[in-house]
Amino acid sequence: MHIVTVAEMRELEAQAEHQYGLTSPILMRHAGQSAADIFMAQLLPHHSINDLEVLFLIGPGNNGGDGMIMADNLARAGALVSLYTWKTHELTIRGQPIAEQQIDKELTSGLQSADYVIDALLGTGTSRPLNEDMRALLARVEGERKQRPDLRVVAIDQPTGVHTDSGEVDPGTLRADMTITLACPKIGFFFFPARDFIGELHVGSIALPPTLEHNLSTEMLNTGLCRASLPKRPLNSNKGTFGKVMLFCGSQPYPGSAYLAGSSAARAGAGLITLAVTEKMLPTYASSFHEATFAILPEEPKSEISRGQAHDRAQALTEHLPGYRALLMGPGLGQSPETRETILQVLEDLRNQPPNKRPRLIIDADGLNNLSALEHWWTLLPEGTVITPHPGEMGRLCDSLKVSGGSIDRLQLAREKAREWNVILVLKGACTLVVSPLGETRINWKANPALATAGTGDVLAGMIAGFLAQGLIPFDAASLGVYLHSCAAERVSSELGDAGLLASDLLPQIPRVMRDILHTSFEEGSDITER
Ligand SMILES: NC(=O)C1=CN([C@@H]2O[C@H](COP(=O)(O)OP(=O)(O)OC[C@H]3O[C@@H](n4cnc5c(N)ncnc54)[C@H](OP(=O)(O)O)[C@@H]3O)[C@@H](O)[C@H]2O)[C@@H](O)CC1
Ligand SMILES: [K+]
Repeated sequence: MHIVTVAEMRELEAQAEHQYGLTSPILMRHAGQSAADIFMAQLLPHHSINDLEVLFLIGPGNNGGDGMIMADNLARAGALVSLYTWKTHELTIRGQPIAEQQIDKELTSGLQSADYVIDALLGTGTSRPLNEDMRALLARVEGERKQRPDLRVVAIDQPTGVHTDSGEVDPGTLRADMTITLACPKIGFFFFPARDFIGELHVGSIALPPTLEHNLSTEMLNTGLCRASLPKRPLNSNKGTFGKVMLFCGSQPYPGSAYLAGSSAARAGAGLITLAVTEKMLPTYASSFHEATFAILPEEPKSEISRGQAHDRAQALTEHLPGYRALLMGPGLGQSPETRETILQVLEDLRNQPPNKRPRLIIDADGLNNLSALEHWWTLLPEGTVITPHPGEMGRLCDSLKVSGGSIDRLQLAREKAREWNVILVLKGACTLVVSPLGETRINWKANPALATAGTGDVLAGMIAGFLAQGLIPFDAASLGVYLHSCAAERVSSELGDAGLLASDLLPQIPRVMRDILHTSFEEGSDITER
């Protein structure tokens, strides 16, 4: 499912008319019908469309037009529909026009009895800040909702006041419980503050022929996309079928990282996991991770950094690599000069191997922190490397730039840097971005505060390594990792809530979300999300 800017949406509509004769009224008819269908399918269990009181706020453009068609559909299905037309200040209740002098009073009582308010005031044609009159109308709805939290607000195409290209919001914007966006999600929805105003996101169809979307390069991570790239599990398989992962992760102060990343690679379906560890650390891992195998590295020297010893460690690691399809470097490694030197040696060895012989590389956490201390570090990476910085790590990789966890400037930065660095860049944040060097972009909708806890990044890096080992191309492995990681978190937080998740709670959920994705039915046109 593509994500669009306003200009891209307009171009799609223009081409729909030009190439297929799908005029605006035709598209709008589909839009209103589809919004009504989604609305009815998503009614709360204790609601029935019969006698449901629905108040539509109708704006002056096509967004209002969508609302009118949706209203007509709901009325025919049995809902009790009222329409308030903002520009002309007209009100009809169940088809009956209300006399001018009664309108204010009737609007108040309509609001007080409404089960739902439908925001069809403004859509992608919003061209300026909301005027006071419209803000006042939205504030009346908000005032009613404060008194009556069960009043639900559904936005058509977008909540009025959201700037769909920038993710900014007007101060008068009314937070939606659900947004039924039309044709494609709009780019600003995935960035803050707008992300907080969307509620559950559903995507309605306006019957655009899919061929019109071939120029678009920004996609929403969803079940359909990820199902298509989930590795197949043929009956006639053995552990070699699903690839081996080597992890150069963990150190004495941070042993958990290697355990979490290795376990998640296994949970993502990789055939064999090997941890590259020193003899001293071996008992720690061997007692907690029974399924892993180990590559033993020479101890890190206590005192001065020695190139020779770093070389020995790197060599011990790379000698084990033939036959491995993925190498994860970084989580928990620490930032000693010796570790940095070892990483550089390993990178050099990888670059010297032919691309089809070397494992796919993913670098996370301290792997990135070590690199960020070096000039032009990206020239050291083999082709096709995946990097997974959080905003702090991204900032260090960009010469101490302040990188946002949520606002839209991170999108442009990620695209610029994925191209400049020639990497598959996973820029973590509330809505994580996955960007290829060519600028193809996938964005995760599923923000989840439960994931804001130590170790969840190690689990993500391990999952991506696990998918690389199963032969996925790096862009797909990174996308699948990001999406399934958030699905796993959703499963945990559906039980625990928003706080208290342990990174290790994610591990047993990973196979379950893969099973769900394969076996639950999914309609491309209507991706349902929880928040
Ligand atoms: N076109 C299609 O094929 C399809 C379109 N679809 C639907 O149409 C929507 C886009 O429609 P749209 O372009 O008519 O824009 P929309 O947001 O409804 O309103 C524009 C009007 O609002 C006015 N206005 C602007 N800002 C304002 C403000 N701050 N405060 C007050 N007024 C303001 C502006 O006035 P003006 O700037 O001209 O003075 C103009 O009159 C899209 O979101 C989707 O829902 C779908 O059905 C699919 C097919
Ligand atoms: K709207």
